[in-house]
Amino acid sequence: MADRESAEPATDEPTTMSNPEPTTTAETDSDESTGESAAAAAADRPAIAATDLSHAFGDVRVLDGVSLSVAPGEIVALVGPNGSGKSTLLRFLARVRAPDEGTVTIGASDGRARVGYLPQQPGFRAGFSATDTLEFYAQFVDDHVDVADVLERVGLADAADRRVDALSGGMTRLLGLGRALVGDPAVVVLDEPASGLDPGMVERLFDIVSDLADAGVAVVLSSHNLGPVERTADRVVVLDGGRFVADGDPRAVVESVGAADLQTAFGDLVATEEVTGR
Ligand SMILES: Nc1ncnc2c1ncn2[C@@H]1O[C@H](COP(=O)(O)OP(=O)(O)OP(=O)(O)O)[C@@H](O)[C@H]1O
Repeated sequence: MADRESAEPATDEPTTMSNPEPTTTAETDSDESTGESAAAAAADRPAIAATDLSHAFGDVRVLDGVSLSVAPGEIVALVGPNGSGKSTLLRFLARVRAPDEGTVTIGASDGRARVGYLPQQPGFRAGFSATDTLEFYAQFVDDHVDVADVLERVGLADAADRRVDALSGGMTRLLGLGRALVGDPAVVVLDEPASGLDPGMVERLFDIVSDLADAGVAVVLSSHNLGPVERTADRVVVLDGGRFVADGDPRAVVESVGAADLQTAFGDLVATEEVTGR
């Protein structure tokens, strides 16, 4: 790579960030406890917990006191109509932006307090290759990063030397996913990771998500691909009107409204049929 300094990304949205706050839950739970009970408390601790988040953009109230706790190895899919606040909530979880009210605590039991974030529109500095780009981000984590392995995991091994401005829209998203995985984060927050991917890559994307969860990573993603969501997610959270209108195992959510599948249940659960104009 010619100049790492100038390879700074066009986007202002970071992908991984250390937890700037102490994991207060752990400190409280382990107070005067034995090593065994401290370990048990750590095992029960969520990888990420958002409590009573509320937010408004001017007069538009987007979130109204929502709370979400995600365990290590759990896949939570956030679904909702366009404009319902999914991206806003995910930005708060990734802590690239703070809500008006509420808290987000990140605290993996093994101390890997890092969040990987794929924004809805990942941006990269033109002129650099996919490998150069991930090597740039790899500088910011302590551990060695095998960039070739990351590219392989996200299906971009053959595009390793291609300039980022020559990648297709779907490939750019996959590179954004790769960027989110740099540094082995404990939590990954993925905003519409399947958007723009062909059907084969959608399946691959959800396989990657399953593999991450199997490795103990907590995954929170938004998606309009309700088929793969229903097959892959441990929990589906439906956001509408600033609140969660459903939260549970995909089958339970579907059965709660007597629907045949998540796609049909979605139509029954959300009040809005057009882009939210709140
Ligand atoms: N920076 C901002 N300034 C003002 N309004 C905003 C801003 N970001 C989002 N909004 C508004 O907040 C609401 C929620 O937007 P958000 O992008 O979170 O929705 P979403 O559920 O992710 O939508 P989509 O499915 O279309 O991506 C929308 O009404 C949007 O116009």
